[in-house]
Amino acid sequence: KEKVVITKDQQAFMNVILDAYNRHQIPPDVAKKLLQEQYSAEENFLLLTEMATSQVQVLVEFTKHIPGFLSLDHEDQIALLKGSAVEASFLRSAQVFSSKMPNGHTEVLEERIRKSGISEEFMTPMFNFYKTIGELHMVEEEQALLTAITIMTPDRPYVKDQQAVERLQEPMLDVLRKLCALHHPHEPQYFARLLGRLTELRTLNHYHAEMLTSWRMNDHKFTPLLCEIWDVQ
Ligand SMILES: O=C(NC1CCCCC1)[C@H](C1CCCCC1)n1c(-c2ccc(-c3nnn[nH]3)cc2)nc2ccccc21
Repeated sequence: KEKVVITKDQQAFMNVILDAYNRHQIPPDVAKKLLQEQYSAEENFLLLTEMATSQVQVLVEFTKHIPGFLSLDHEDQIALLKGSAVEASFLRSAQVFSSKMPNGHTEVLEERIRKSGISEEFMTPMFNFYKTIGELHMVEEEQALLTAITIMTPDRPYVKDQQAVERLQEPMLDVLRKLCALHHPHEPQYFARLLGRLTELRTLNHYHAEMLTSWRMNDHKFTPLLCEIWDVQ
């Protein structure tokens, strides 16, 4: 059983990503707002678009700190952000959902989300994803790296130089694999389970456009930024 060693360079690389991830978190706590009271579908949809808009802005700031991202072709930078924004927001939602809350609060939050206005058919895949992310008990380094790896996915639509993106994603996968071995020594399959969540994320990505239009209300309004990123309106 070889000893897992994270090199000094990998430690420094990891700190850059973790520091950027921690500095770029959404200010208003959506969970706290949701636990306060039940809102109407219209109010919830507005809350979602506000949260998603600020999350995209935060995601751009975080991405700029991923080593090598700014040296990519500019159009590829946009393609990576556009291609990963929905997945990053579901990953963030999952982390919010599975964050430690006082007893019974997670159940109230789940109830509020179930009644928020999203149509029933998407509840199962969405909560399956949230619960399987929660069961992983990721440390914050793993959360930060998983988000960075999701952004740095070479096969997004319209990416021209996929090799350049692979070269940036590989060192992050190497560090993540070592971190998983270090933080979860008794779960040799943990790294594979973590990457399996990225596959699950892609299916949520696939549902997203349908989910948006299925909210039980008419006249879904979006911000200009979300029109760009979500390909709506
Ligand atoms: O605000 C939210 N998510 C933000 C969290 C931070 C990153 C950016 C997204 C929404 C709440 C909105 C108000 C009504 C309840 C859900 N949210 C979601 C979520 C996400 C997408 C759709 C959806 N619908 N159509 N397309 N995407 C629906 C719900 N899951 C969450 C789990 C924990 C906490 C909040 C959660």
